[in-house]
Amino acid sequence: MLDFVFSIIFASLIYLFLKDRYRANKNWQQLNKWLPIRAGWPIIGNALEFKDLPDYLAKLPQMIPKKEKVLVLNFVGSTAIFVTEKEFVDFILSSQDLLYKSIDYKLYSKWLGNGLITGGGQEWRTRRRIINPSFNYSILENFLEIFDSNGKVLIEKLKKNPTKERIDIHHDITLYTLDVICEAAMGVKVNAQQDSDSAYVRNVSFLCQIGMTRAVSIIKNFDLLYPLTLDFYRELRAAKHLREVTDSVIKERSRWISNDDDELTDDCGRKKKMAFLDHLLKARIDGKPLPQEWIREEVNTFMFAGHDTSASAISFCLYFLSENPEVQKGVVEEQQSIFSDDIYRSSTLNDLNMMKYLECVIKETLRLCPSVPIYGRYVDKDINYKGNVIPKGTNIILFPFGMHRDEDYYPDPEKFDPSRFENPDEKRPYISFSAGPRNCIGQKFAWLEMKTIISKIIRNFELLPTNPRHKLVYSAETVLKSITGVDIGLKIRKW
Ligand code: HEM
Repeated sequence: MLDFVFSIIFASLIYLFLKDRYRANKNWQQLNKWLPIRAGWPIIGNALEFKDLPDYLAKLPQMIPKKEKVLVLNFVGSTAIFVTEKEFVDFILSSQDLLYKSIDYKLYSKWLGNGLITGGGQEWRTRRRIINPSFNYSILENFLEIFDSNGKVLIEKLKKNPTKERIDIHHDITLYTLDVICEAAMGVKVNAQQDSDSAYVRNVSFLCQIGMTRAVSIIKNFDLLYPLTLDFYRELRAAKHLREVTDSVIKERSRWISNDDDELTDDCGRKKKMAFLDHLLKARIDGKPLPQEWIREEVNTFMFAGHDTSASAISFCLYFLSENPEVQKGVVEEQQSIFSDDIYRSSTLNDLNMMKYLECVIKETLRLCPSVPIYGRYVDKDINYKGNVIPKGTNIILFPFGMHRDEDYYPDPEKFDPSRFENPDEKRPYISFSAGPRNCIGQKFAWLEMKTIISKIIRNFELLPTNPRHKLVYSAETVLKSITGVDIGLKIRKW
């Protein structure tokens, strides 16, 4: 009897495998009719060509044909179209039919569930509609105080550090952005800058990396084999811990929320700032509160999407400023014109809006170093593009890191040149925050945070190149990093 059951299971697995292979092969043939395809090995396809992370950021732009700017690759049976052609990218990002994420996003599902980043389809639409109003400027303005107070902690810390000729600024900035997002998303201070070794901080940083660790490991990538590794249990434990923390914060904050109460007060009767969580707790669908699971998943999604991304952008921006004294001079002059009466005061929303040159500098940073260097969509039904079919089951990969380095779009692409963005009428492809219905919901928040902290740092310190000069070596973890760190020199600025 047992033999019979095993035979049935085995036969079913073979059937599913062959069915999947048949579909993958059919998709492959269909795309071969109109798109350039890169030949690979049987079964594993092009997977071996991408086994080294830093390598693949450099390799991909060389593989994608310069003229067509499109390439089809195959990873163990899953077909992926890499697109850097402007019109095609616009079509994909603006499509209302391409709302699902590519298959690699499932690697984050233990922590993020069906939150905005990982979810798709109709449920995603409902969630996005409910969450959108929480990112209005009138609400975001309340967070300026959070950017500023945590910024003060960072400045004090940097002033204490005696080794300022070379400091890997990325580490300190990541702790700063983590403090900011915890306070903004949950209304809770985790004091990561003072206690970077707390279980909460360690677990967040582990879960931010686990997706990419799995993506490049043959064993960890397969759901059936993953439980044989230690990381599987570490991931379960970390996700459970963060779930418990988020749930207990949700419980505590729910007690303060009443439907018609806009201002909250703390135990001492002081006004409390509304966190993103509070807006979710107050939201209603057909008069009913959101399910607790949704609220937890969205809070965790903000934690994931909202700190590593900003930390990467801020750190690379400080690096480029340290390497380009002329650009730094321009930023300092702008700061002086805004803060001349009181150079160390906190930024207001009006000040931040006036930082136009700094905006160009950050845009240029995100052109060369898009925090999310690669992201994807899953085609859940056949799509027609200019009379050709993109078949169901295909993944479409957008690659801002490569697209923004294409000299047809950006002449002399490796040059750091913020003046590229001085003329707003000049429209060049720019997808650092994605675009269309699934664009970054947190971009206004990120802009305010980035400007606040870079402004504060530049008013307190001169940023200097290191000796010998530091070389960035880009690595596409989920968020763009440099495996050599982001080293700069710091000297107290004299005004
Ligand atoms: C410099 C900082 C940031 C950059 C460059 C950035 C970039 C992006 C990109 C490229 C996407 C699309 C990813 C994809 O299609 O898979 C995205 C989505 C998203 N981002 Fe950001 N992001 C930043 C900061 C933030 C912040 C601060 C938050 C939250 C406070 C945030 C929350 C989100 C969410 C929730 C999504 C998913 C939106 C959806 O699909 O509906 N991001 N971001």
